Amino acid sequence: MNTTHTILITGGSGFIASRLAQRYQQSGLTVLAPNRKSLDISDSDAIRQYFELHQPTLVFHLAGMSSTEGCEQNQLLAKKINVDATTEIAKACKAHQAKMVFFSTEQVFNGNSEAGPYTESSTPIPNTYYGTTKLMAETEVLKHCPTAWILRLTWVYGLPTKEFPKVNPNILWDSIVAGKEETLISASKNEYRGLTEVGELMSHLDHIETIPYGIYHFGSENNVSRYEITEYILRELNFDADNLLREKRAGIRDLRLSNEKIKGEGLSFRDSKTAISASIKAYQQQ
Ligand SMILES: NC(=O)C1=CN([C@@H]2O[C@H](COP(=O)(O)OP(=O)(O)OC[C@H]3O[C@@H](n4cnc5c(N)ncnc54)[C@H](OP(=O)(O)O)[C@@H]3O)[C@@H](O)[C@H]2O)C=CC1
Ligand SMILES: Cc1cn([C@H]2C[C@H](O)[C@@H](COP(=O)(O)OP(=O)(O)O[C@H]3O[C@@H](C)C(=O)[C@@H](O)[C@H]3O)O2)c(=O)[nH]c1=O
Repeated sequence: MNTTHTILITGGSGFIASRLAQRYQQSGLTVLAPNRKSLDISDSDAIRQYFELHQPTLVFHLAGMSSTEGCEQNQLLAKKINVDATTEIAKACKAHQAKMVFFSTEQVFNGNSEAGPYTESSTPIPNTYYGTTKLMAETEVLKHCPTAWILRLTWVYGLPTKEFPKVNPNILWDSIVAGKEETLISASKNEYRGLTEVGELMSHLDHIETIPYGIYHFGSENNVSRYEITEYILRELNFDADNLLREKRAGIRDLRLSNEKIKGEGLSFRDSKTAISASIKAYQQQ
């Protein structure tokens, strides 16, 4: 990472943003990571003033409404936060010659009927409002900011640490909790998507400036179902998978992303099982 940057990370208290801010602060970089109170991105004047005052040179735009259900229930707000605010940030980046990293999602493919893994050339067909807003935002970023990377993430997870004891719900942590508490966990044999460990995501973000601007599928590949992954996690932890795991009947949901394009730029993600085993080991050793 170029040490002369003034880095802005929006949504500073978020799961990924708070970890990224700490990572860069510890590396001695100049980092601004305003939470919603310090920079409410639904206020376009506030965005413009923030850029005027702080002159960021590299912006990781992570703030957003990230709950699929929340977006479905409050579509006006979802559009305001995920699309309109992203558009303002893209315009501000252009006005201040800042580079922008925008975080999109594999859910832009939630309505595609053909099987994954999808490439960056596949036409996305979102069928959730969350996915729709993210795809609209991608278009706005491409339109307004020529110096932008659009990264489609896939199911990012992390485990609690001393510094970050709270994690968003995720398949690994949810399985650990279910195993410890001996509660049943259900998972579909028809759901396929990559799982990306947050530390690996961040270490790849360090190299973002080495790759050309554009859209990238930025996450782990995974060719086994959510059921198989859950079973794998429970067995890795020596929990009783036969009794704890139930099959959830659900239609096919294939959100797998191909990461060939990013691999071509020298950044490769571990497959999901390998990363999960490493996370479990690190968690047990802390
Ligand atoms: N985690 C994942 O698996 C994936 C994440 N992404 C995207 O990556 C980004 C970060 O995800 P993640 O860290 O998991 O999500 P989080 O929900 O943890 O973080 C999003 C942050 O955005 C903040 N925010 C919401 N509205 C506003 C606002 N009006 N002004 C300022 N901040 C606001 C939230 O603040 P508050 O805490 O106050 O609510 C929250 O801290 C999101 O854009 C998400 O869509 C994409 C694909 C996968
Ligand atoms: C939308 C949807 C959800 N579900 C189920 C799966 C899961 O148990 C639950 C919630 O799934 P979701 O995919 O909506 O949400 P979630 O599992 O929390 O994951 C998402 O996190 C955010 C931040 C992202 O950006 C996404 O990329 C995605 O990884 O609903 C389906 O079975 N089919 C569907 O079409």
